[in-house]
Amino acid sequence: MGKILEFKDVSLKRGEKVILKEVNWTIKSKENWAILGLNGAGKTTMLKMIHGDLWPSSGQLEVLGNIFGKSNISLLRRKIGWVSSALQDWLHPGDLVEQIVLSGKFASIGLYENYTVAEMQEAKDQIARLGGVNLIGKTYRVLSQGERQLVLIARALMAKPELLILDEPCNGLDLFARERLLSKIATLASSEDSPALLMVSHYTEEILPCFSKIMFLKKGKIYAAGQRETLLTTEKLSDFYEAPINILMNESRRVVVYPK
Ligand SMILES: Nc1ncnc2c1ncn2[C@@H]1O[C@H](COP(=O)(O)OP(=O)(O)OP(=O)(O)O)[C@@H](O)[C@H]1O
Repeated sequence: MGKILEFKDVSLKRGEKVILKEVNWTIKSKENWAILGLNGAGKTTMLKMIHGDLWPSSGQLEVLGNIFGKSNISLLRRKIGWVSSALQDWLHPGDLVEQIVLSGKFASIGLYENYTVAEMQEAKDQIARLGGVNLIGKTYRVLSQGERQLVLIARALMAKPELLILDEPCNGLDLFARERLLSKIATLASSEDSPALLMVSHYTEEILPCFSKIMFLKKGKIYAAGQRETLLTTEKLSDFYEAPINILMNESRRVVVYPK
């Protein structure tokens, strides 16, 4: 089985501060991972490294066959989709949904490239495939937070990425919008041509079974990494958080109760 990325003894320092410490981690093809970690654990730093925005101070990082320092980072970035609410600040709120989705094909903000009728149709098909056909023709400005996240996912998929990073995709969503978005993510994950998914979340209930692998990141170090079923337990999470939590579970979901 091929691999999507591999961290080998990767550390990142800023002055005296060690932000990531000797990280060893591999994502294999067809694996979907979720990362859990408290504020300041180093999650965003890891994502930025994967995207080539930050380089290791030591160790080696390979992403989609590219070893950092030895390959063209801008070509690599085109193979990585990135969905985060921070991206929303960069978009032009007056653009139409389909224009924003299409801009993902050109890795641009705003639609300045010449495009064909077929490419515009592809953008509309992409948002429709995610269940957002009703959004076509609307301006981004009027969309709800959940609809915006869906548009960002469709935009990222236009570049046919091999890896899709979902950075706290459910931020700011109400209960039902969150469920709708999660079910779209699960449908994407089950499709044949899905990219590998890497999601950061603060809430275990958002880690659906399609995220069969989980990493716990704590103070810049990997505390545990492995199967979802093994790690999302009361015992493992109490150790990780150093707090008396309890996990409620049904067939597919795990919810933390604190204090228990
Ligand atoms: N350029 C920098 N210089 C010094 N410290 C930094 C720098 N960038 C990040 N840090 C520190 O590294 C730690 C990890 O930050 P990071 O943003 O990766 O955490 P996070 O897990 O994404 O947190 P959150 O859940 O709050 O988004 C934090 O303590 C942060 O203050």
